[in-house]
Amino acid sequence: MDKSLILALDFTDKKEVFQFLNRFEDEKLFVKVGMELFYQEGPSIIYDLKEKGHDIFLDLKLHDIPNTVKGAMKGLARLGCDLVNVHAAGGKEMMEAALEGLEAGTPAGKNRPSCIAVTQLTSTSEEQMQEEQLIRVPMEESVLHYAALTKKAGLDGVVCSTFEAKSIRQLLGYSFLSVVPGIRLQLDDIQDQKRVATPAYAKSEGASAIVVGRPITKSSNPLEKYIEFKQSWEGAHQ
Ligand SMILES: O=C(O)c1cc(=O)[nH]c(=O)n1[C@@H]1O[C@H](COP(=O)(O)O)[C@@H](O)[C@H]1O
Repeated sequence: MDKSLILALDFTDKKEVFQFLNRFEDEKLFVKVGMELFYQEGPSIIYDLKEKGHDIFLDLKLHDIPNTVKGAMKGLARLGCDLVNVHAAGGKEMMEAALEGLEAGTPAGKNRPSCIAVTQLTSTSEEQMQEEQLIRVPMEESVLHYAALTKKAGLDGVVCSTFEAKSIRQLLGYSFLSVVPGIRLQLDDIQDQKRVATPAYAKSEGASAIVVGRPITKSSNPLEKYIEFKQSWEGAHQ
């Protein structure tokens, strides 16, 4: 991936987003638009961010019957985002339909957005997964199972935690993306995240990219904090 620190713009509206981004001046970022922002602002937020030259991960985590996901992805492909996602728990047929939709919706001469699948949310602990989802295997086994299924469906990679990134790379190869949220510096509050690591550790475990939100967006000095995260990531080896 070109830029490997993805900044989660979990804001309520466009005004807040652009006030926040003003601090970064002309830097071209890789930003993530999630449900909170997209459900308020709709496609126009994607067009506006694109116009400023940012790369965009549209994180709507689709999970529905294959036909519905295919139709939704066809529309999302037309927006011009770079990366989209689904839940791997929707199954192989649903993930294949997502790709078909993306291919059908991508305008001629443009690249299809990359598509990744969420394996187990980084806000889920192994204990919660076992008790609430009745998945009676270790977290790593569940994540690897979903990652292998995602690759079989032809998608480009997964969302996982730092703790599974190395095994995914060993099992599924270097070109299969592992996008890793749940990223914090040593003293940061982990909030609702459960499987958390530093940027440097995520990189050393083989993550392709990291996703960071609140530690930067809620900081009193977002630009300084962004640079700290970037330095931690860039200073580590894979
Ligand atoms: O798909 C995601 O981006 C995602 C998957 C996951 O397992 N965990 C996770 O935290 N995310 C997203 O990554 C971002 C993390 O935000 P912070 O916890 O504020 O750094 C949020 O926007 C989440 O929606």
